[in-house]
Amino acid sequence: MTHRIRTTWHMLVLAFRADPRVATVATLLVVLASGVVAGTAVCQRWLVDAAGLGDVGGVAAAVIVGVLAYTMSSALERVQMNLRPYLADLVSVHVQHEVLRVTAHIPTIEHLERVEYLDRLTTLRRGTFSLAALCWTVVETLAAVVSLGLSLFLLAEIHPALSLLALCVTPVLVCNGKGQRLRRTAQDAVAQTVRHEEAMHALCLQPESAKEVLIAGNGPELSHRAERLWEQTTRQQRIALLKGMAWTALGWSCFFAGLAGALAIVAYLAVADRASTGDVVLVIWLAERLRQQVSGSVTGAGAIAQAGHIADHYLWLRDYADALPKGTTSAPDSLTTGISLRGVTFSYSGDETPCLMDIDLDLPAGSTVGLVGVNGAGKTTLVKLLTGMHRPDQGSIDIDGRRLADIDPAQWSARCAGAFQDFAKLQLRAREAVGVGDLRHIDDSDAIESAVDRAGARQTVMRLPDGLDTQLGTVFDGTDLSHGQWQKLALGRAMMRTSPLLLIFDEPTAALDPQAEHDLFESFAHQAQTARRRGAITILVSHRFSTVHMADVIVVLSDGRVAESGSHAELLALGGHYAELYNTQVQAYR
Ligand SMILES: Nc1ncnc2c1ncn2[C@@H]1O[C@H](COP(=O)(O)OP(=O)(O)OP(=O)(O)O)[C@@H](O)[C@H]1O
Repeated sequence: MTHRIRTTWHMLVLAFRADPRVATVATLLVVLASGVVAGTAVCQRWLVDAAGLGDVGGVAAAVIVGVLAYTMSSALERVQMNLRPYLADLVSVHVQHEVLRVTAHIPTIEHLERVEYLDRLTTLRRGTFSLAALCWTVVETLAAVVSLGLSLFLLAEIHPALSLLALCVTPVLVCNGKGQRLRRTAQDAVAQTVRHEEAMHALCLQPESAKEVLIAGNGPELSHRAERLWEQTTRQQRIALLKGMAWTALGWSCFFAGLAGALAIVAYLAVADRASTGDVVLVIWLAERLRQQVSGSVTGAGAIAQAGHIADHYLWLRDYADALPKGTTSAPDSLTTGISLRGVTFSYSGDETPCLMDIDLDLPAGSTVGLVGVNGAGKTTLVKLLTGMHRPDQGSIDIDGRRLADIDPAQWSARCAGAFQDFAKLQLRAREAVGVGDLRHIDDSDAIESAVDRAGARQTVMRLPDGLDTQLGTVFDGTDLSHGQWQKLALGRAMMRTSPLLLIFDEPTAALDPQAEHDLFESFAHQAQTARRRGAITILVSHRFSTVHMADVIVVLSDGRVAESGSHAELLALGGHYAELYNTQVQAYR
């Protein structure tokens, strides 16, 4: 409960931060509106009773005050209806920024590969608006409850038995709560199906996958599958909705029975001359208002519970980010001994078999390390562990004698740079697509130009209509590039950091032509020489032995274990796994 109060408070703070004036006005209006309903009801009784007594002054005063109260109530309702979505929109944008910021600051990527996290993120993304509206829902619900209390007080004044109507509100709340819970459970249950359905749609709509989809002619099948998933989602939600509606109807039936009883009581009192005509009018008018007030309170309570549910996911995300070890040791500025791994074992979440087992490795400072192995051997996973994106389940990784687990993750990732096989195609201006590799130098043209040169991307940039100022990608009406050209810019991004201690190239040349690959490796070799002085380690992951053979140390991974390691000559002489792979490739090129 306290965490929901914390979230409600946080949303209120966000609303006041987003637009303090409008937030203040909205709060005042809600408070005012809560008293206006009772005021209007009292005026009606006053009017009827004054008319009955022939009190002209009383009638005139009741009409004036009543009209004012009614006009005020309608006006407040209108203003609130406009202000609330406006504020909720503002807060919603703030919440989305927060979610992005928190997600972007998590230094590991484990959460992005976990179903539980992705499901929570889907539910959170779909429910941001109700979360943003939470504080107003709370304030308005409180106002509706106060208003309801005033109405019940007026009824009790006529006869104490009428206050029993308050009891009839309970079944509405209980049944509505039950209905809401059913809907929320269904919402969580479909989160994964929703993601699945979105992924199917994306396959048909995104240019990267559209080619394959088109040529295989599987678009209609994918769309059919997406439809089936959508039907599955809506069916589950529809069933929950219908069950929820049945519960709600049951609750309201109890309330209406109570309301009918109240009207019967006041009619009996009027006949027995124990209630005035004004009292009868007041009860009739309040009967309708009570329905609205109860409905307002119940809807509000439901919205609060719904937003509270979304808030649970939101707080989970924040707590998850906070709970990650921050690291108390600073990252070194240079390496003198290197990186060593001892007994490193790692499995992906949910996998029973470890993907890396008992890895003992020494990567000497200033060396170039080649990482080879068949598909699925664990090369990329090892890279993820070295860069701190994942943490080993067992064993340790030491960076120049400092435990990687103790090093501030942000500092270590600032000492790493890399280009990966699944590189991002950033549809920005070319200078930004390269410059974001080191945000400190994103406006530094010299740094960007130099990175472009070192990545062998000069020709690519020269062909762009506005050079580095060209907008890339078709999404924003820019220039599209070939896959290899995109990869060259991704390499440029990796080159933005000029003094990394760990430089990763995970199959960086897969999309490049032979000349580009040759030029690039000459450039890598030159940079590795320069980097050697500060002990930087360059890791080349590749299936092309023409690339790897120049590395100082070659590590061969097989089934998640280190099968062999040594120089090219040593491994060939060993006649083992590496020699076999190398000879097979050499023969294939003959
Ligand atoms: N995010 C993930 N979640 C679960 N399992 C994964 C994940 N990423 C990789 N794996 C599994 O871990 C094993 C090693 O994958 P990894 O990507 O490290 O291999 P690799 O040697 O880099 O392969 P390739 O040469 O094909 O790039 C594979 O069996 C793969 O299925």
